[in-house]
Amino acid sequence: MAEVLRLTDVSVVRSGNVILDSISWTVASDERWVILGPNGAGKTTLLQILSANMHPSSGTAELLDSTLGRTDVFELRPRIGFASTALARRIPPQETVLDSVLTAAYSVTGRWNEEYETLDVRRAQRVLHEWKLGHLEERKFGNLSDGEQKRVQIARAVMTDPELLLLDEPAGSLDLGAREELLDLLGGYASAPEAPAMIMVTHHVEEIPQGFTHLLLLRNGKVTAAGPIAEVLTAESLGEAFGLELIVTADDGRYTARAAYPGGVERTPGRRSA
Ligand SMILES: Nc1ncnc2c1ncn2[C@@H]1O[C@H](COP(=O)(O)OP(=O)(O)OP(=O)(O)O)[C@@H](O)[C@H]1O
Repeated sequence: MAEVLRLTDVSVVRSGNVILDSISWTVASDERWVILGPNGAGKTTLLQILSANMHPSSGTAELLDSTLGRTDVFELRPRIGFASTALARRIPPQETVLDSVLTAAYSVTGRWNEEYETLDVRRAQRVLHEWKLGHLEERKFGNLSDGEQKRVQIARAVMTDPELLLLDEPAGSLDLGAREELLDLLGGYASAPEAPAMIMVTHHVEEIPQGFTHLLLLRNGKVTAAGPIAEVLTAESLGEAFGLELIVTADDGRYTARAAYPGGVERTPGRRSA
């Protein structure tokens, strides 16, 4: 399978803090990765590199067929779908659901004077239908529930048929029903052979959809484990990443984790200086 990304010794240093520390990692086009790690582990920073919004301080980041620092990021970014709450905040609340997705064709948020082809409109409608939003296309984005807004973010990210899809906490803040509905849709999408390579950041193993294949664990900017989920998602490796003794259970491709000794939480050590 083709490689969609290769990081070699990637580090990010900001204000003397090592935020990402010598990360080496490859992702193939048929892999669906989950990135898990505690608050401050460096997940958002890593997504900034993967979405070509940040360059490493050192090391090499190859995305699709380009190397960051030696390529025009404005050509690269449209090939990478990115769904995040931060991006969704830029969608005007008065925008219709259809336009919220359609405007991804021009990499803008907020419809202005752009001319969209019928082909684009049909594609946006098809994508909305796939993400169970077809009945809401005329509704205003700002009036949607959290679960619906999360699905619009993803629909927008897949509108341009990306080669790499990044999802930043897609199930964060959702209630149980909305979470399960989203995980079901994400799992179905991830299982389709024509789906792009996917990388999803989450804080919770309960939010890993079926159909995801690989897991990368981060702690203090370092990869503590990476590989197929069945091998990496153990109480030992998850416990090492979160600094806790854990009990992990797996059932039919879904996972749960809880502290082995509630209250006996080892605090994450302080960040190192560069
Ligand atoms: N520009 C910056 N200058 C200094 N420190 C920074 C900068 N950006 C991020 N950090 C620090 O780097 C660490 C990693 O941040 P990052 O947001 O990538 O972590 P995260 O894993 O996404 O955290 P969370 O799960 O809380 O969202 C944090 O301690 C953060 O305070």
